Amino acid sequence: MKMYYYADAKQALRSMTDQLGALISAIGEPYFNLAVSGGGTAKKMFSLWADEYRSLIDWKRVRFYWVDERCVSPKDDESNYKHAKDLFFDPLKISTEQIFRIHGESKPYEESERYSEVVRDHVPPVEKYPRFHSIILGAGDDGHTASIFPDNLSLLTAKDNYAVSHHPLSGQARITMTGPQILCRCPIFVPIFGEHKKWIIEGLVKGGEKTTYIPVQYIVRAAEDATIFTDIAI
Ligand SMILES: O=C1O[C@H](COP(=O)(O)O)[C@@H](O)[C@H](O)[C@H]1O
Repeated sequence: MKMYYYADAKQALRSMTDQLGALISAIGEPYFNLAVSGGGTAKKMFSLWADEYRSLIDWKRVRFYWVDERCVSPKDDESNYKHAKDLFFDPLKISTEQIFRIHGESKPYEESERYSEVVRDHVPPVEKYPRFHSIILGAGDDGHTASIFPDNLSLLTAKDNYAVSHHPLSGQARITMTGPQILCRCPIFVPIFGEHKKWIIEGLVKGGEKTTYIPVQYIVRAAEDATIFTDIAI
């Protein structure tokens, strides 16, 4: 695990995006398969990409997939896809052919199967799982990553690429990438911002017993190539 500290979230996201841009330029393949997350951190990231990275990255080569989605309509303010669309895809006129969204409006179990297949069809595998060129994760206030919450750690080792989960408080259904699919041997970027997430950064730095890991800690420690970008000094 690598961890880089910055004075604020914007500087951290710039550094992360510079690294992403370098990866996109470096691959000798026509498409760059990128899986993105949702939530407040992703909103900041998409705004920054639209404001500052419009012409700095060859976005035409990027295919966008999702790490997780809330089971709501794509027009709902809770939709992870909607944030990306409003803040980034629409302003940059990203072609719909590059966008592989999770259908939050469909029946959750059917959709997790359909989307697993979409990813298997488009993202070439390494061993058993499709290997994205990069995955951008987030870390929720409770230590969840993707939509793998601390009350459902079995998703960290579930066999399917994507599965259904539920938010522990609201019960909202989600579709989430599972642990083995996240750990598919690609570079993983994890932006984590705000003092309220200091306990997560502390946990990542200190380590501890595997049995007490929260989801984001489990993933970051198990990943071959995970980089944290943070504004949280410890
Ligand atoms: O629910 C979600 O939350 C996490 C973290 O979001 P943030 O608002 O704390 O930045 C996010 O990674 C995930 O994709 C999203 O569905």
